[in-house]
Formats: sequence, structure tokens, C-alpha cells
Amino acid sequence: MAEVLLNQAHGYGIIIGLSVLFCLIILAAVRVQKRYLSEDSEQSEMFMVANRSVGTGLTASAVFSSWMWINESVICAAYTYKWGVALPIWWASGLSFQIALMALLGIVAKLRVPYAHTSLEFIRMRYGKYAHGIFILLNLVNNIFGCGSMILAGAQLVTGMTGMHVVAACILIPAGVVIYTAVGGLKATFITDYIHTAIALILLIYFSLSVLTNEHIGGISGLYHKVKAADDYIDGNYQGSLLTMKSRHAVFFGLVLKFGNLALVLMDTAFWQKSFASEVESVVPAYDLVSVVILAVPWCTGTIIGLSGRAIEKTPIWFDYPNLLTEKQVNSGLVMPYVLRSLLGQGATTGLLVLVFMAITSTVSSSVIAVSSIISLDFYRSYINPKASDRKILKVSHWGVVGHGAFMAGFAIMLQYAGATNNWTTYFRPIIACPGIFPLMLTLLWSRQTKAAAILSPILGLISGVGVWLGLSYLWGGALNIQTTQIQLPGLYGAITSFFSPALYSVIISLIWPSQFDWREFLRIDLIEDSSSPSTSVPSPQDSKEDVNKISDPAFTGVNEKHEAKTGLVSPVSSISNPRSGSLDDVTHPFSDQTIRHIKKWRNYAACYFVLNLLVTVVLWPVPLYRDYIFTLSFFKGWVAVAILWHFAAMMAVVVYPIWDGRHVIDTVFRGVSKEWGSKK
Ligand SMILES: NC(N)=O
Repeated sequence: MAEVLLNQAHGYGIIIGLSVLFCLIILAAVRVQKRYLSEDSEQSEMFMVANRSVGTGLTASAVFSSWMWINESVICAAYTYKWGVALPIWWASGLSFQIALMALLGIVAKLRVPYAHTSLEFIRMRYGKYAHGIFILLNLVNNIFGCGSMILAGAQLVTGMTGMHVVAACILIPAGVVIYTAVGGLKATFITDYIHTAIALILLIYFSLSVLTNEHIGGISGLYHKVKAADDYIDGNYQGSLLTMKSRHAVFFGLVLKFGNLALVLMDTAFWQKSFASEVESVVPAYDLVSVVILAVPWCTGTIIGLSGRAIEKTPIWFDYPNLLTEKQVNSGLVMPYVLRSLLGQGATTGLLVLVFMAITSTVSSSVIAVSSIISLDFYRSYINPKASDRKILKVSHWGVVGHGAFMAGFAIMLQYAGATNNWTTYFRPIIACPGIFPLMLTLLWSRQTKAAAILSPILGLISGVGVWLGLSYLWGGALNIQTTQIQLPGLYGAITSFFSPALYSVIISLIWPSQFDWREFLRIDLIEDSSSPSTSVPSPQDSKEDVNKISDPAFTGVNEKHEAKTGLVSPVSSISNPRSGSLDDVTHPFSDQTIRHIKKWRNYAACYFVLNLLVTVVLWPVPLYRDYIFTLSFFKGWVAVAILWHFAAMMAVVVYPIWDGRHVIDTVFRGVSKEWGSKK
């Protein structure tokens, strides 16, 4: 590589400095939560599902943060450089409907498994330990490949930008996250996620607008004319243009991305956990809001930064002029760092390093907390020590966070030395991560899916998907190697087979040996109570909300009670503990009839919205534009202007709105702090 954009001191300084800063923020947040909000991360219910009391704004920001990987900004800009304006749209459409589907499944889970902690817990409840084992494996494979390839992509980016050794980057990036996640648990990561999202979105909008208005770009018109003047010919695009939606490679990439991303949401218990953690009336609005605003990130950043790379690469303003980017540099995501360094200087490139850190750490924190709850609940509490106290489970969770973080660093280093690129894992991952999706959804949605179907269909789906992928790679590539196994079409057909065939297998097997499940069985999953210590007894959802107001000072009461009186959404009963065995007639739902009616209403909204989202983002938006058409200047102007407005809407939704939504809690904290400080004086 010709020039290093920043030096190693920038790399080490930012990664270590920000890790320490976020550890301090988490320590402060844990103290504040415990002291003024009566939320104790030393209880499992709080550590894993934040007492199921997180509101719409904070849930939206946390889901957005976990879902906004460096892919959508830095890598999307690089792929837009490769294939033009079509790519960000296919990227955006490959990000949205999965979150809309999760909204639907999350609200169904609130109804059917109101006290679940992980998605695997209800697999075990319904199908027993063999199915549970298979789904633990599928979840871990999905999580390890998703998170590992993200750490590697981030580390390669940091190495490309600063010259830091890639192994040091693979270790340091997850190190700080592991420490603060182990200390704070899920609710604490909601808070760091919020800070990450706010900083990342502000930086992204600043980068886009500063690049667009830079004198060497010249606004939207300048960008359009310069891209045309660069006269790059893109193989597979209509007339080789960067300014057409008819791009074969972008479409195939977008389709593979859809399957890969579906697995990253549904087979990652973190997205389920965030829905378990949020209030009954918050799940659907929060997830659906995210599904709308997430479109902005690839659309705005990808289009402006990716095309700007093409616009200036052959001019003297280019940082590495007269060298053009190599394919390896593009695949490592270095388009955005080069564009920012060329047009905005070293300060902006340092800002990008901060953004990369923010985006990766929120992905990693969500991944480690998900795996730690699989280890502590799905493995330890299920098979090693069923009578484990709350404190013991928490301890195992903490070690799970640390162990998984260390493992992920090692896994990313292994991928680096095995020569696997982000490109290869993009095509490989959906094939191994998709087979469990349909059987998992049917566990919650179809009472007739049988135990044999749940166990066999993912295995058969995996075999079918891998068979199609390798068979077609051999047929069309002439051999089986790392090159032929990342050709687009075999990867796409393999992913389609892995995703859809388990649905077919499941239905066939279920109909051959039919049986029916009684949904009331799921109500036997209950809260983790600490019988060893009455003082740490876990509050019910109702208790937890009231606790926000009741603690320490009678003056604090009434904040959320007004809200509860308005919506009446919380069950009138306190923690119900249903018998683990015996007649199902003795089992009662923990929510009131009114709350259940409300959940059903949200479920219907979520189902309608999911269908609408799928129709708009996958069909009505991109498909009519797939034709012999090159964007005119006026169309391009409108296109980019809407993308920028959408980005501002995203900021309002996940940065400004959570503050408004959480104003009562913020007020409670401020009043607590000022009262305490006042009494000290
Ligand atoms: N958000 C993702 N998976 O790019």
C-alpha cells in the first residue's frame, strides 16, 4: 500500500482511549441505575432482559445500534464505488424487512412466552434437549461467523488506515467491550449503544454533507457530472454506467445479503432479548421505526461517499494520486477513508476511526451478551446446575462475556490467517446460518410443527444448501476452491435452498407424524427468582416500573403511574410462578386481559406492516427501476436530497426521540442527584 492515512498512535490512542472512556461511562451508568432507578445489574433479570421495562425510544436506539454495522456505512460506500447507485438501495432493502419481521415475532413472543430470556429457551421448552442442542449450535455458528467477520473487517480497516498490526486490532477492538458488557449487562449496553448511535449518526451526516459541499465535488450536480466524466465502465451494469439501477452484481449481492441478514437477526438471540427487554407497548413501534430509518444509512452514505470516490480518484486531490485503489483495498472498505482524507483531511479520517470503533463495539457487545446468556441459561442452568441461584447464573454470565470475547478475538485472527475475506464470508454465512430460521419461526407460530420436524428440518436444510452451493460452484467454476466458492450465483442458490427447504421439510415431516402443541406450556417459563436471597428478589414487570418511582423518596412517585393509568397495560398480578409440571388448567397467563387484547392489536399491526415493508422495500422500490435507464441530473438530485432528509429523520428517531421518551427517567435521576448533593452541602 502506498500511503498510510493515519499513524499507529492514532489507532492505539483511539481504540484504547475510547475503550477506557466507555468502561467509565458504564460504571457510572450502573451506579446511577442502581441508586436512583432501583435497577440492579447484579440480578439476572436485569442483566439479561433489563427487567422487561425498556421504553420505545431506548429500544429503538439499541436495536438501531446493534443493526448499524460498519457494513452499512464504510463497506457499503466501497461496494457503491464498485457497482454504482443500485448497490445502496439493494443494501437498504436487505436491512429493513428483517427488523419488521422481528417486531412481529417479538410481540407474538410477548403473548406466548412472556417470560422468555433467550429464543433457545422456548425451543427447549417445546422440543426438548436434542432440538435445543441443535439450535444452540446454529445460533453459535451464526453469531460466531457474523461477529467474527465483523471484527475482522473492522481490524483490516483499522490496519489499512493506521498501519496497526491486524492481530493487535483483532484483540483490542473487542477487549474494552467485553469489560464494560461484563460489568453492565443488557441495560447498560442500551445506554452505550445510545451514545454510539448518536455519535455515529452525527459523524455520518457530517461526512456526507462535508464531502458533498466540498469544492472538489461541487454539490449534487458536481458529483453527478464528475461521476459521468470519470467514464468508468462497470461490468454487468446497463451501458457500464455507475448511475443505473440495472446492475446485475448489485442485485445478486443484495439478494444474498437479504438471506444473510435474516439469519443475523432471527438466529441471533440478542434481537429476541431486546424485544423481551422492552415494554409490551414498545416492541412493535420501536422495531418498526428502526426498519424505516435504517434505510437512510446505506442510501445516503453509500451513494455520496462511494460515488465521490469515483469522482476524484483520477484527480490530483486524491490522497494517493496517481495510484488508483486496488481491488483488495476496495474490498477492505478503504474507499471512505481515502475520500475523507483527500477532501476533509486528517481530522475527518480520525473521526472515521471513532465511527468504526462505535459501530463495531455495539455489534460486539450485543453478540457477547447474547452468547453469555446462551451459556448461562441455555447451557449452565439447563444442564449443569438447574437449581443455580441468581448470583451464580450472573457469575456464569460474566465469565461467558469474557470467554466469548476472547474466543471471538481468536476466531477473527484465525479467519485472517486462513485467508477468508469479508466477501467470502458474505456468501458462505447465509448457507450455514439460514437452515434454522423457518423451524424457529414455526416453533412460535405453528402449533403443529413436531419435535421430529424441528430436529430434522434444519439438518436436512443445511445438507441441501451446502450441496447446492458446492455443486454449482464446481459446475460453474470448474473446481472447488476459495475462488469458485465465492461466485455470486452458487452462493445465492445455496442460500435460497438453506432458507426455504427447511420449511418444506418441516411441513412434510410434521404431517407424516402429526401432533399438536398446547401454547400454555410456554407459560411455564418464568422469571429467574433468587431463592437464596430474599433481598434480591426479582421484580415483576409491574414492580420494576413502579420501582422507578418508588425508591428512596416519596416525591418521586407518580411519574410512570400516570402513564400506566393511561394505558393500563401492566398485569395486575405480581410475579406469577406457574407450576413446571401438572395440569395445564392450573397455568395462568401473567398479563391482564386488557394487556393481552393490546398485544393482539399490536400483533395485527406488526403483521400488516411486515407485508407492506416487504412489498415496498423488496418489490415496489427497486424492481421498477431495474430497466434500461441512466439517472438524469434532475432525478439524481431528487434521489440524493431524499436520502439526506431520510438521514436527518433517522437522527430524530433514534437520537432525539429517546431523550424525549425517557424524560421522566432522566428527570428522576437528576432529582435524585441534586437532592443527594443538596443534602451533602
Ligand atoms: N447490519 C448488518 N448486518 O449489516
